[in-house]
Amino acid sequence: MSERAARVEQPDERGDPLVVVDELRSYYESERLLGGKPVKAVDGVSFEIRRGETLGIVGESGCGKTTLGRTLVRLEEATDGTVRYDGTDVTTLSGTELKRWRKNAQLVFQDPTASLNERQTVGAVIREPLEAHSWGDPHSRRERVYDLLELVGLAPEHYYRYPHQFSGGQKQRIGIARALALEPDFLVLDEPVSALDVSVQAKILNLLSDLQAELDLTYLLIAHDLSVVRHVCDRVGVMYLGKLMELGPSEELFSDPANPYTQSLLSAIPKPDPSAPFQRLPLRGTPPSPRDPPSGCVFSTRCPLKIRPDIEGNHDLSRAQWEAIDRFREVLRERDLADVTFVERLRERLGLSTRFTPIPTVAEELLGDVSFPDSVEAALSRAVDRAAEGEVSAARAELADALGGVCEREQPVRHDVGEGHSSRCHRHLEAYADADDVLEGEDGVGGVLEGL
Ligand SMILES: Nc1ncnc2c1ncn2[C@@H]1O[C@H](COP(=O)(O)OP(=O)(O)OP(=O)(O)O)[C@@H](O)[C@H]1O
Repeated sequence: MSERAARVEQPDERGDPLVVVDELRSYYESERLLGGKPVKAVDGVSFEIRRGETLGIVGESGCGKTTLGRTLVRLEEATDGTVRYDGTDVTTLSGTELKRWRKNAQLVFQDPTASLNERQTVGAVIREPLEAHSWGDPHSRRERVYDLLELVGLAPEHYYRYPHQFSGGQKQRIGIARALALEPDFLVLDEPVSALDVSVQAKILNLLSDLQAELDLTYLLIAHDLSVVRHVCDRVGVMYLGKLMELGPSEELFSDPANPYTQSLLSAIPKPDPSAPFQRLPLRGTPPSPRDPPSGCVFSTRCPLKIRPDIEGNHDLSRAQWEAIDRFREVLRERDLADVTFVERLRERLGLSTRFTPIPTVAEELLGDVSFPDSVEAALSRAVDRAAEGEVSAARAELADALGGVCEREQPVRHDVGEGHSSRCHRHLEAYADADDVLEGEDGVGGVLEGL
């Protein structure tokens, strides 16, 4: 949480990497009932955190922020990839080595009330990690707890009180004291202020900033409140569906976001910076399931700047027409994932009522008022027919073949878009620099494309 101005002027004084994350994956296995597909909570994420810096991680609910933080401190097991801490890959540590390493990396939880044992005194709560690691003798542990209470702005008499006697902000101070007990170098702060009143949030953020300077701490700060991240973090990573879409210096990322997802996320802030050079982009709908992420770019199903395929008829389509098609494809996607029983499929085939709106009705509502070039119309009606027969996956494949472009086919690689600033988007490729023809001039989107 150092001063940004100072950082920009003296880039060489930034610390060496303390945590280096390479192609990290963290999946949750599913029950067979749910199709057996794992939830890809973190899916190939790479970045580093320098000593003494605060790296922010933002993204919508469910994008994998908490899983990433928990995997970094080994509260979740990595499925693949490495997390190097001071040069050691900690994903493979076990036994005493793991226990010894755990002291270095701690987590501060979002909800201080839920994370504190109400039956223990504050002293016992903070002492717990010291006891678990056989730190010192009982006397020195007690002394250490008194020191920690003072460090986080609490008083010695709080030692024998119970968590319920404290306000939310004080409880978070207790949580921070506990996290600091074993003198870690690295803290994952998982939404540390989002459960607190706004007036208390600044105090806790100031405390964390002071502690960072005093104890030379390195932070990963997970937050959904973008203004917190902007003011507190040195660099920011933007996550979407388990992937890091953009990573860059805070101020640059907020004032000049390179990735359409970041732009959409910032556009969704009620009061965006009016002087921001980028255009507002709509952030429609909700993210798809991480159990079945889209092929190609994970943001492709919602991206307002999706590159359209260069095939006959497509160039005549307006943005509104593409949006109608996208909405219809989204319904097919959801229907494909829904738990449709055999009986429901049969009823659907026979034209009987089910708990789902029949696909032809959906198609009529979403596409009926829109006219399309012949080739597009033909692809759509083939897909409607197949979906109406219960072959939703085949209908989806049909439309992907006919109307999907590079964003649906290929995962974008990481592009450097500035110093220490990277973004994953096909739009950064020369080959797609002119791919804006279907969008240009509508809703100011052409202006955004120029900035990419
Ligand atoms: N223990 C678990 N078992 C199965 N799936 C899980 C588990 N924990 C999280 N998930 C799923 O993993 C995905 C990522 O969740 P995660 O909590 O990491 O996201 P998040 O960005 O922190 O969300 P939020 O801001 O809502 O906390 C979500 O789809 C979530 O439902």
